[in-house]
Amino acid sequence: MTTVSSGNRRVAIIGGGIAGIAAASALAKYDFHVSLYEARNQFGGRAGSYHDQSSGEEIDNCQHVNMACCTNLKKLSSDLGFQDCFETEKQLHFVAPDGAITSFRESWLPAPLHLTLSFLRLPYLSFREKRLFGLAVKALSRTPVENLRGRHFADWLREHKQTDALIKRVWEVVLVSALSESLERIDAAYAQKVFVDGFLANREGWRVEIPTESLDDLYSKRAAQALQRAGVQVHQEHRLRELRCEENSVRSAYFANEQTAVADEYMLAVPHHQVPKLLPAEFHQHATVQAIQRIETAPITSVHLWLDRKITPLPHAVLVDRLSQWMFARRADPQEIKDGIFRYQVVMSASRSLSGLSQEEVVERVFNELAEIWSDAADAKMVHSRVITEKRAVFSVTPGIDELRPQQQSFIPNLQFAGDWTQTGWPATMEGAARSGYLAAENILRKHGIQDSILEADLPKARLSRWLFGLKTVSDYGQE
Ligand SMILES: Cc1cc2nc3c(=O)[nH]c(=O)nc-3n(C[C@H](O)[C@H](O)[C@H](O)COP(=O)(O)OP(=O)(O)OC[C@H]3O[C@@H](n4cnc5c(N)ncnc54)[C@H](O)[C@@H]3O)c2cc1C
Repeated sequence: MTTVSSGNRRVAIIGGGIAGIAAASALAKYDFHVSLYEARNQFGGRAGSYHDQSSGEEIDNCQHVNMACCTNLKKLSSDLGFQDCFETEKQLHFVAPDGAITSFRESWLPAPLHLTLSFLRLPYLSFREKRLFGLAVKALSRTPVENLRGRHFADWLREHKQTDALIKRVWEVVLVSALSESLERIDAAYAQKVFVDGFLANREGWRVEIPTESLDDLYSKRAAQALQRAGVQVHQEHRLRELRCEENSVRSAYFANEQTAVADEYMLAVPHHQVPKLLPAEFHQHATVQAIQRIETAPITSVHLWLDRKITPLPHAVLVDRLSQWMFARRADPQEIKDGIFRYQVVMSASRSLSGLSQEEVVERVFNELAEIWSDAADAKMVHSRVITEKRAVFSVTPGIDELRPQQQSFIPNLQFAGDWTQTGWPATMEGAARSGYLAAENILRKHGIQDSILEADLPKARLSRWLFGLKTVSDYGQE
């Protein structure tokens, strides 16, 4: 690691989500004077928890999971000291439309064939459909990304003769939860990314990692402690009102509590829809700001259920061709053992179809689906329920999205943008957020003559995957 000389190295990062935390953690290693300002009284942003008054419990706004291909999120967890707070699921349990459960796991075959045997065993697809799917995956991964960017993925699927059953039971199941968007609205380049990075490039990429502690414990409490230990000044309840600029340079950050921060470098790590109002009016017509305003969003709904019995021994289930997409059993904790209440969470991404329903109706529909699958659920008494819909959960990976996402280096020389919505090549994920923070931090290092790379490399691409699917060893973002 290179040490920078003193002077000109005060950095003010605004927004304490994963992007801001990643940037702060990276820069603190280089002796920058880093201050992190967060509007709320907790860090973590969208990866956060709520206090549920009825149960008196902290519950995550939504179960957050990541795949093992998320190398930068892993690096961040390790830097913050909680890399051990995740369980890796080496098999996924799929519930077919008729309720039959199939476990999906790796075989001894090398990538990209490691999941083929499990796929061939799926009972709810015909052999012809499995073949059609295999051909489509091959075509998708071999198509140069430039030929996919800007295309509607639903059109691509129809061109590649995918049946309604395949679309509903495979493509939707994987992509709607990975990209949090409906197939009709997905840019084909992002569908390719999910399949290549998650399922084809490396045999570990697809493994799902689930936190064993609440999001608040990880990305707020533990993150704040680790950053403070590293010398970062952390400030909660500091809502930025505006950045004040002179001569095309940010001079100060002015907060709603009337405090002002002065730094040499500034980073806006807030959600994209907050950005325009925090910039001086003179920049509102700038092409980048106009583009940011055209980025669309998608909702995610999670239904939290407190039941009087265990409904399944499975820790999670992927529900195929139903309203409910994923079911997670909350990890056993002392509280659960004491009160005999079992906690489940059902997640529905791109949940626009629920907008006309009351919370009671959403709970009823979800609960009925669980009861159709598990007889113990049908007999269970619901002690409590809570529905949380994040209306702007993620930015939508609509066709053409890459033209709207800005680089981390903004049009103001001493201002970086960070956040999952900036140019990272990744969809709206914690991994994308961590990458954006690291890329923004790298830009600041470069200005100080430090060429170190902060971004973690992708998982290596298996030899057979490169040969069969023409995968490059170097990604579009230049990493091995
Ligand atoms: C319901 C839901 C489920 C999800 N599930 C997953 C999942 O399973 N896996 C996955 O990888 N990703 C998931 N995501 C996406 C993931 O949470 C986000 O991509 C990631 O957390 C974004 O981090 P960020 O730092 O870019 O932005 P944010 O988390 O939005 O952080 C921005 C921060 O800026 C703060 N802020 C805003 N305005 C100001 C201001 N004026 N002054 C100071 N601070 C301000 C906010 O309070 C916030 O803390 C999910 C998101 C949601 C909402």
